[in-house]
Amino acid sequence: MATGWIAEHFSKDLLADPAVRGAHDVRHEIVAVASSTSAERAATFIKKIDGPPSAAAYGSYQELVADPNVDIIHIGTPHSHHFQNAMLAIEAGKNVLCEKPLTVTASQTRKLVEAARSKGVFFLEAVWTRYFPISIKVRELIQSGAIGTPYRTYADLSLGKDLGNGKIDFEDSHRLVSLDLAGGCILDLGVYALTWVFQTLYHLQEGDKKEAPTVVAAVNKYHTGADEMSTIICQFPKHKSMGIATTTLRLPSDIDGRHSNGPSVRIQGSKGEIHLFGHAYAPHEYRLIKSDGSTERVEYPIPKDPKRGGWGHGMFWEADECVRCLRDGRKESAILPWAESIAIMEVMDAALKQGDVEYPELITSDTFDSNGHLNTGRK
Ligand SMILES: NC(=O)C1=CN([C@@H]2O[C@H](COP(=O)(O)OP(=O)(O)OC[C@H]3O[C@@H](n4cnc5c(N)ncnc54)[C@H](OP(=O)(O)O)[C@@H]3O)[C@@H](O)[C@H]2O)C=CC1
Ligand SMILES: O=C1OC[C@@H](O)[C@H](O)[C@H]1O
Repeated sequence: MATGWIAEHFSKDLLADPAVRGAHDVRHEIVAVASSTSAERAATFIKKIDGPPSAAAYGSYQELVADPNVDIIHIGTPHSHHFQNAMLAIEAGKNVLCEKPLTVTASQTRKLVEAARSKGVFFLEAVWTRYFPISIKVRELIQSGAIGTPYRTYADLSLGKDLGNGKIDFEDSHRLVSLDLAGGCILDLGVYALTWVFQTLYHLQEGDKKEAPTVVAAVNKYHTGADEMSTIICQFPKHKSMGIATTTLRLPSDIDGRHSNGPSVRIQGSKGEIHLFGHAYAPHEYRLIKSDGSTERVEYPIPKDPKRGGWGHGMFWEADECVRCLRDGRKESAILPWAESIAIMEVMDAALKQGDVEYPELITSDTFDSNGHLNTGRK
């Protein structure tokens, strides 16, 4: 669903040969593409990604959700649209992989989870980092006690440029800064920094009842009203731990474009630390530094498919997780359970509230409107 940047990158990953990444139990097929703009745009998209000519090209999201050949829908619209578009698909009985951030508000996420549960469909947030082999390895390292008890995680994801005149390098109408499209760094980028805080300090907590954090946030707003620089402290008092998630659209995480300035994620435990290098959304190397002085450095390049022009972006791992869940009849992924997506949205809700960021009612409403223009498009 949708034909923008993420739809293109995700779809090309779907078409990469799973064997190249050592996945021999999955197969992906693009059977339909929908554009809210026009069927021509969907058809052009299929050609652009070198997709199968047999794929249906729809000029509306409604046609896509009604297609009986479709098993699961990837939603690649702006965040402003996620709640309405995901509900459209779930109400039609479709399984859904929805781009990050799952919604604009926690209440919308809760509604989608309730709907997925009552319709008996699979539902997952496409925060691709979670499903990377390097993320799995880091979680395993922590679980195996490699750094002792994890007490503090710093994570940053920042992208952007200061233009020197008070402005940053995005047009005011760009989805990253437009309030109408749920712009701002917390929802778009902060979700990745929080992903690291959550997968290290929350996800691995023992027991079913996990301790949700209390939240203290500092937020600088851009002249559009969206947040341009935010720091979110997540406090887990029972676990004596804290996560510090930082994000901005005014500076990049890697000032020289090569991450020479250090790790984007630092996980500190009682017996060691893990540092991750590369953007927090797709780190490519970890370094394990133990209190006994030993160190380990491991690289995780993203596999590229030579038969698809050397393509490979790292989004195929989340797609593989979807297929395995569907095959095994699981409605939610153990890698990112519904309750955790809700807990992360609650942190972002709290931070946005503390920062006084207010989005329009149309995109914060948790009332489903199948005929509203978020579903019918901008023709
Ligand atoms: N996982 C990741 O790494 C990334 C995730 N994302 C997420 O994906 C989502 C989309 O981002 P991105 O692909 O960069 O955005 P784009 O603007 O490139 O694409 C969004 C698409 O959504 C559809 N759309 C429907 N209504 C609107 C509207 N009012 N304004 C703009 N587009 C509309 C359009 O497709 P059509 O006309 O065909 O319906 C459009 O091409 C965001 O939620 C973002 O957070 C983005 C980048 C990377
Ligand atoms: O998810 C994302 O990751 C990559 C960024 O370029 C993009 O803005 C963001 O949406």
